[in-house]
Amino acid sequence: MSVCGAARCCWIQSRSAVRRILQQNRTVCSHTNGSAESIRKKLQAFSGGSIDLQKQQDSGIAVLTVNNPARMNAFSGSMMLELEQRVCELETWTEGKAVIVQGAAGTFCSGSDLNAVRAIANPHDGMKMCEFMQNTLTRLLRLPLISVALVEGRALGGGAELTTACDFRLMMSDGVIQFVHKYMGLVPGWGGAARLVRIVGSQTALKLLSGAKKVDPDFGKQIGLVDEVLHCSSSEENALAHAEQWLTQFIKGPAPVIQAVKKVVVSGRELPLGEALQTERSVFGTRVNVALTGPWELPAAHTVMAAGRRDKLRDLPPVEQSSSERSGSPSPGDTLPWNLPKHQRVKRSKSASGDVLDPAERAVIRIAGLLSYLLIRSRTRSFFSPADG
Ligand SMILES: CC[C@H](C(=O)O)C(=O)SCCNC(=O)CCNC(=O)[C@H](O)C(C)(C)COP(=O)(O)OP(=O)(O)OC[C@H]1O[C@@H](n2cnc3c(N)ncnc32)[C@H](O)[C@@H]1OP(=O)(O)O
Repeated sequence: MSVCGAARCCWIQSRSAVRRILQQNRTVCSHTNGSAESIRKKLQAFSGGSIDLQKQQDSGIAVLTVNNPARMNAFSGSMMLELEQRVCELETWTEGKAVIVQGAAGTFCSGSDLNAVRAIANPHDGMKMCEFMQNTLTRLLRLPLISVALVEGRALGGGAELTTACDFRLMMSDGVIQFVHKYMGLVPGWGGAARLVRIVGSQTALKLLSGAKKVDPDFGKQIGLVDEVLHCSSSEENALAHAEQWLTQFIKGPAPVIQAVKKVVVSGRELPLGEALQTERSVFGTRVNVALTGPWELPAAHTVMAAGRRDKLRDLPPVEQSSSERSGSPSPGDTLPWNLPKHQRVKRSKSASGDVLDPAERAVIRIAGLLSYLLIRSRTRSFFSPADG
């Protein structure tokens, strides 16, 4: 097979893989093939630190913390495996609405643990480690949750790539995102380049990668890499509280609705239009029965209006139902359209072409005729009557 034929073949395979993953309700939480198992064993050998997950059932917000402060929250091998397990847990969190990714001890993440990188010095294992992290970060980005990277302190190398695997980036005033890979003669390997291009565009991405430019809050807002700058004291609780506060504007309502919204956005972002529309229809189909029966999460104004309308209806004297309303058929002679049952309304609209006038229309014409007769008669009399005086 020619090179381009092979490339085309693997492009088709990767597209169908994307389609399969997006259309699956659940993602397989652990790879089963041999090569994935072998890289797992290698990663497990580099232990240290942890990936902590707290799920708040009441708010639907989870907090995922990269926790290795002795190494500026660098990812050891075991932390890469833990990240995969945490993402897997979040993929099946039915009450979930959002996830905030943060670093411990006032800094975000300084990428791969350089000791591990040096130890995995051969290209094959390096590529397998990258493939493992690419898969995990792709699943993080595809979670049916609104994801936010809370960048406090430094997000360097793989840490910068981790921020691009979230829907939004909130930065504290001391935050810095920097793709430092170039200094090590490397390029991003965890999918950060591909995602960065989609966030800021190819030209800005090229500048950030080739120049290893430091992205501070103002520059980040300017290029669209930072969605919000949080001005608060840098205590961890405070930063987290601000991030949760920022999220509330997007996560009001039942978790299934928020998850459905994220699903259709992910398919719109990743699938060809035809398939994205098909995903949208099928997700809509899962929601339509709820939409008809509620409960709805109406914004306050609507709720007040709806409540007000309910109160007004409740305060009205009970409406005497006519026999026709009780029986559902109009009373004799009652031809006002809003009182007619649907089948009669439809029939009536066929006669609206003027072939047949129904009693209501005949009554209106009679009254109009009488009025115009009376008007003409009064004008005629005054015209022929002798002038006053
Ligand atoms: C695809 C991902 C990509 C890859 O795998 O190819 C990578 O992510 S490669 C890693 C890219 N990251 C870096 O190059 C950052 C390296 N670290 C630093 O530049 C500095 O440590 C910094 C700026 C994060 C903090 O500097 P500061 O002076 O404030 O503190 P120290 O440098 O003294 O660091 C404290 C302590 O942490 C250890 N450390 C920091 N970063 C790493 C790391 N990435 N891997 C392992 N260890 C790290 C540092 O060695 C110090 O430990 P100590 O025992 O006190 O020497």
